[in-house]
Amino acid sequence: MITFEHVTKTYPGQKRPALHDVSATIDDGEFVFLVGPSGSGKSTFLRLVLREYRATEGSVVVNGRDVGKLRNWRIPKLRRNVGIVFQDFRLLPGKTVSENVAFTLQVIGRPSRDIRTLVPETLELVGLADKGDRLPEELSGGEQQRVAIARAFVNRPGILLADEPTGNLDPVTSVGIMKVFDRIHRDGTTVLMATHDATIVDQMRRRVLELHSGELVRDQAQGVYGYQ
Ligand SMILES: Nc1ncnc2c1ncn2[C@@H]1O[C@H](COP(=O)(O)OP(=O)(O)OP(=O)(O)O)[C@@H](O)[C@H]1O
Repeated sequence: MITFEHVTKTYPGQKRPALHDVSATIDDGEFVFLVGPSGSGKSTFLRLVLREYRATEGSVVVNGRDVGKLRNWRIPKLRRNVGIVFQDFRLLPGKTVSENVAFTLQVIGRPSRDIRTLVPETLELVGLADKGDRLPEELSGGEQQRVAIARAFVNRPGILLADEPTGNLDPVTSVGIMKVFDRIHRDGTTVLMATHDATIVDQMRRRVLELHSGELVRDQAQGVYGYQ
């Protein structure tokens, strides 16, 4: 569960807050779109969940813990349970697809027998069972995004965040990527996705949180994109 209680975030040196008095609860297993114009605070919202930043006021509670109060040594444990996918994939260029996905598990010290089963299982889940030996540069944008999803999900986090995951992809490829997120969500994972992709939001009809200038202006079940 993710709970924002009266969260305000003002970046150092800025007068206007990036988020202002935002309160919302996202239950386990929900699929939520975060929409709003450029600069409205969507990425800031995601970064607060990951404790990349702390709220200036209010609290962000993730799985029962106030992440603003976490000691630094506990942050890796939080991030093990919160995967993230970005618009620009961010894969390691010199490593194969399998190595990119395995890397997440190696960093947290998972034994190699787990890695040997989890990596192919996860590549299969994202539709890349036969591409494990390729390098990222040998893949299409959509395939690279599937690798990034596999890397974020290989440790089976309870929460998967995505920051404009279809922003670099054409509409047909984007639909394929959304099917992967949908599959992961149907297996019980909470998905929170910031997006500018009106078509996808309107097609999927999930809960929509809309931000404008840092304020939460809409929280709609089975919502639509809803603004220009
Ligand atoms: N590290 C930072 N330092 C100072 N200001 C920042 C920082 N990061 C974001 N901001 C400001 O905070 C506000 C919200 O930015 P944020 O990136 O959260 O918006 P966004 O909705 O994700 O935008 P986009 O859709 O363009 O990605 C903007 O005014 C932005 O300029």
